[in-house]
Amino acid sequence: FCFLDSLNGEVKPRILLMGLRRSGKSSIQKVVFHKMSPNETLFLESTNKICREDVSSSSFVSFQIWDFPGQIDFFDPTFDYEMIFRGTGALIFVIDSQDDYVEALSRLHLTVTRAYKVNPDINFEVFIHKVDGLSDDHKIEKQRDIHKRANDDLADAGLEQIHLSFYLTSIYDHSIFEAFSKVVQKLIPQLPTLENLLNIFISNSGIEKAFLFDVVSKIYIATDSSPVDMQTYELCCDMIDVVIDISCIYGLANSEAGLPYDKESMAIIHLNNTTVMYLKEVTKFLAMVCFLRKESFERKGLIDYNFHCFKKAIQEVFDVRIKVQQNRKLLSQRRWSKLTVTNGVLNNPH
Ligand SMILES: Nc1nc2c(ncn2[C@@H]2O[C@H](COP(=O)(O)OP(=O)(O)OP(=O)(O)O)[C@@H](O)[C@H]2O)c(=O)[nH]1
Repeated sequence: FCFLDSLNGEVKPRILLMGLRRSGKSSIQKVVFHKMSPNETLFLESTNKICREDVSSSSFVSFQIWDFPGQIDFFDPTFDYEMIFRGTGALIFVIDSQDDYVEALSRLHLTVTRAYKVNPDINFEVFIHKVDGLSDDHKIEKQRDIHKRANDDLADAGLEQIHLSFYLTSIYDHSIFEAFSKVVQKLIPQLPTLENLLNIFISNSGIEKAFLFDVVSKIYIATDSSPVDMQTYELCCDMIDVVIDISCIYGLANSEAGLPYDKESMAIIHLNNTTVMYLKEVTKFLAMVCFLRKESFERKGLIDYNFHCFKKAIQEVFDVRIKVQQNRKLLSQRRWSKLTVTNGVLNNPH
C-alpha cells in the first residue's frame, strides 16, 4: 500500500477520502490538518476536482488525501481508478449520518468492491460522520444499522471477506482525531515496536499513560498498551494547542518564520487532581505527552534519563527504516541497469 516518492525515497502510505457530496470530506481535512475551526467549515465551497494534498512537509504522517468530488463515475474513461486504488493504503468513506444514507450505502458498496478487486490489501474505513446532532442511543442505533446493511450488501455479493471498520465521527469534538489516529496507526509498520518502547518507558518511570503525537495534526501515532480513554486524549490535544499557541505568540522572534516547535519544546501542567502532564519534543514532528501522579514526578531526573534513552531508540527505529528504503532503491537501480545491459543497451540510464 505504500508507494515510493521519487524525490526523497520516502515510503508514504496513501489515504483516500471519499463519500457523497456535502458529506463533510473537505471539512475533515481542513479541521484535522489545517487547524480550521469547525464553524468555519460552514462556508466551504463544494469541491469540483480531485485534490491531492500532500501533508508530508509539516507532519510526521506523510500521507496523501485524495478528496474526490461527491459523485465520481467509475465508467468515465478519463478516471484511472485502478492506478489510484493500487497505491492506496486506506480508503476512508464518509457517510453523513444526519442525512438519508441509502444512496451513500450503495455508493460505498460500489466503491469498496471496485477497490478490492484492484487492491485487496486496502483498509476500508467508514466514518459515520456528523454524529454531533445525535443522542448516544441514536448514534449506536445508526452505527448498528449502517454496519448491518453494508455487510449484508457485501454478503449478498459473495464478498464476506472484505472487512469494513466503522467509526462515529464529528468535527465538533475529538472523535475525528481519534478516528484518524486509528486509521493512520494501521499504516505504520513500526507500530508494535513503538508500543513496546512506550511500555518499557512508562513502566520504568512511574508514568501512567504516554502518547506519541504528531504535533501538527494531533493524531497520536502510538501509545502504550493500557486502554485509551477519550478524556485523556482530549486533554493531550488541549495541551498541544496551548503549547503551540503560546509558542506562536511569545516564542518566535518577529523575524523568525517556521514551526513554533523545536528541540527545546517542553511543558509541564499540574492538574488539580494531583495528576501531572508532561510534554517533550521527540523528533521534529513528534511529541511525547505523559500522564503521571504528582509523587512520581518527584523523580523527574529518572524520567528525563529514561526519556533520553527512549528518544535514542526511536531515532534508531526510524534510521533503520531510512536504510531499508535506501537499500531497496539501490537494489532496484542495480536490477534496472543489469536489465538494460542484458538487453544490449549500452547506455546506463543512471
Ligand atoms: N454538524 C456537522 N456538520 C458538519 C460536520 N462536518 C462537516 N459538516 C458540514 O457539512 C457541510 C459540507 O461539508 P464539506 O466539507 O464541504 O463536504 P464535502 O464532502 O467536502 O462536499 P463536496 O466538496 O461537495 O464533495 C459543511 O457545511 C460543513 O460545515 C460535522 O461533523 N458535523
